[in-house]
Amino acid sequence: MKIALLGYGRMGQAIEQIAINRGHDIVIKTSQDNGYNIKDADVAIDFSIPNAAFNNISNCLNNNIPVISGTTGWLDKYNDAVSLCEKNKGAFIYASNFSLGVNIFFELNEILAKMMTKLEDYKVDIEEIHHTKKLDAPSGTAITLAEGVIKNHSQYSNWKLDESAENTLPITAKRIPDVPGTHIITYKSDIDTIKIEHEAHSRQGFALGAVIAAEWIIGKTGVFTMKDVLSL
Ligand SMILES: NC(=O)C1=CN([C@@H]2O[C@H](COP(=O)(O)OP(=O)(O)OC[C@H]3O[C@@H](n4cnc5c(N)ncnc54)[C@H](O)[C@@H]3O)[C@@H](O)[C@H]2O)C=CC1
Ligand SMILES: O=C(O)C1=N[C@H](C(=O)O)C[C@H](O)C1
Repeated sequence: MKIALLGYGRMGQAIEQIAINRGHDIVIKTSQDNGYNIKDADVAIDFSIPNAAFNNISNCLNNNIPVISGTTGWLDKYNDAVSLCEKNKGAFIYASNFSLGVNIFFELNEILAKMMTKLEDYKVDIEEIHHTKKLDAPSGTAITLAEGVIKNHSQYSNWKLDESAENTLPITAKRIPDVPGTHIITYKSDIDTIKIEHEAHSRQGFALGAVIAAEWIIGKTGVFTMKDVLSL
């Protein structure tokens, strides 16, 4: 499979290693939005920056190249990407987190929220910890987790960063050098605390998941999620 890496930073480089080990060719690796022909690739993987992701994805969809995006912080334009994909009969996957472990954690989070919804004495909060080079806060993963709680728990209807109020699920974002990504969901009452936590030990899980998604999307048409890829 001929892969274009749109964004050749920490994640682009981790994906390159895994893709080569799985027998793929990297035909484009770029940290710019021009100077290459996307049609040289069978599939594109975008791990760039919030301001660039939508243009990169649009360029792929306008040239009929299936595209995987892991870039976070651009989701105000997600519905436009979905519409463009549908209009062009293209193929597109966005995931806030491509690791298998986190996608299992997403499911666990929803089950726990369902179990806790009637237990009014427990208050929920989400904490995410990432390296100091991260551009966005809260993390895309923390937003997906918050949406998973809100969908399943009657006490919460929205989330806010660093703010706790009635019906609002608070998210705290910490930045500590070299942390690849940790997410903790806490249910706390006067009596006890229940916590679930996912801690990434490296970027390998994110990168492997992105390559698996790229392998999976070839030949398909539509807008998909990692739940489709992993059959969860
Ligand atoms: N969904 C997931 O599983 C994961 C998502 N991420 C997200 O992926 C993104 C990238 O993360 P990192 O690789 O750690 O960041 P990074 O800062 O190391 O790499 C981003 C690269 O994109 C480049 N870039 C800037 N403008 C560009 C453009 N127009 N086209 C292509 N590339 C451009 C930058 O120069 C940089 O080299 C972030 O949004 C991060 O939150 C990170 C890890 C896992
Ligand atoms: O920027 C990162 O590094 C990460 N970003 C993603 C996010 O915002 O959730 C996924 C992962 O936690 C690492």
